[in-house]
Amino acid sequence: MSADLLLTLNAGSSTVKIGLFGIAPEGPQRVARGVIDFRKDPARLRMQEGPGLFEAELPPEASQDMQAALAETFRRLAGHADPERIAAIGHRVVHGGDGFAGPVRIDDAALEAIEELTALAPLHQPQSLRLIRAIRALRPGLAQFASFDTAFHRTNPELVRRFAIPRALHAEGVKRYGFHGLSYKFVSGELARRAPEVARGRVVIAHLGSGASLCGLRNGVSQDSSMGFSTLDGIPMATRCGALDPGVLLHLLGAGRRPLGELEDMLYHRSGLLGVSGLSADSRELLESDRPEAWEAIDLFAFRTAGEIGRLTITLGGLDAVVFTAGIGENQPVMRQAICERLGWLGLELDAAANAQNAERITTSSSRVAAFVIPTDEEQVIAAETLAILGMQ
Ligand SMILES: Nc1ncnc2c1ncn2[C@@H]1O[C@H](COP(=O)(O)OP(=O)(O)O)[C@@H](O)[C@H]1O
Ligand SMILES: CC(=O)OP(=O)(O)O
Ligand SMILES: [Mg+2]
Repeated sequence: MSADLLLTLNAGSSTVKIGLFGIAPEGPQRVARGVIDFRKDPARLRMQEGPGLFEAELPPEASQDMQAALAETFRRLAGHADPERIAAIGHRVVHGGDGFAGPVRIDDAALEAIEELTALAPLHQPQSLRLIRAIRALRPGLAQFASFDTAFHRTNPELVRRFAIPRALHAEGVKRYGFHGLSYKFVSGELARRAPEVARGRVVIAHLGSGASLCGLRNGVSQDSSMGFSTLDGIPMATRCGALDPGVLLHLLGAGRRPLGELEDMLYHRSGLLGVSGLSADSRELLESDRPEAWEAIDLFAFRTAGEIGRLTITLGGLDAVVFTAGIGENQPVMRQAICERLGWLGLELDAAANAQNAERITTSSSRVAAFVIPTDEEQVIAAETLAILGMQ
């Protein structure tokens, strides 16, 4: 039987998104998508293949044991596609540091280098490492590849990458990296296909999901991003704080007020929309709420996002278009409106009806700055990068 399929694994902090692609001369063709959700106990597997859908509770040990979760996933997939047909696995790895400028085949040296970056992405990197090791154990012969979130931002100028701290730290790697690069690569590619003249200009892409960041691009090339050294930086997120005065950390750590672990948990898991609202990390629930705290969280998210668009406009020397993507960016007209209303002075004029319908273009024809809604697909980029290394595309 020929190996004509490719599996992609996109490890988030609490879910693993699965993509199954056919290998075709014109590029990867998606045949199924799924998610392993570790927020549920026991963890759940959901797969969608065309119109068909199956949802399964994973065995209790899968919540703690990635190998058990993947073994069950492969077993369930077998009903749809013989696992022997899988030619390779492509992973999203959030942090590639300065070492990884593009996708790589994962050998022992690459695995070690990915592991060394764990401290820089404590929420994401360990999950990717668990996946890679579980597959090595389950299917030792299967080729594995890594696509990095940071690689897309390697084009950022040195000035953008530097913090105003002693230069020896910069040399040690304490610098701004930027994340969500696979999403930005996909969305900027789509913009170039749909509106090529706009894509050649100064564009801000707002990736607003559970994790959220923005990227400023000139002619499709990343110039700056709201996330810097870690995935905590930039705008507030579902449960992460976004940029914070470092004096707050000194205050909380000082005099042994808060242990480091508690602080880390607060900044990664108990802040952002959840922290400000005290109600939920899910923007849908907040937008349905009549509690003032819910709207305070929404207003703060919109205010900080618009502020970041302002900062990126300075980096880019002007602004031609804003593109909204990911869960909130693609599906929430109210949030987009709250952000866009703050951008009127830049010449952005929202088309309310188009915005309400999540249309592709949501600004009026006379708007000086255009705004678009373009769904992202990180797995498609992982699949394409994997095929490119395999020399199959
Ligand atoms: N279909 C939808 N309609 C409205 N809001 C959505 C929808 N899908 C996701 N969201 C919102 O997007 C956020 C999660 O973004 P998503 O990109 O799905 O997250 P993740 O980073 O986990 O992939 C949540 O705040 C959620 O409320
Ligand atoms: C980089 C990052 O924050 O990723 P995610 O949105 O998957 O949490
Ligand atoms: Mg995400």
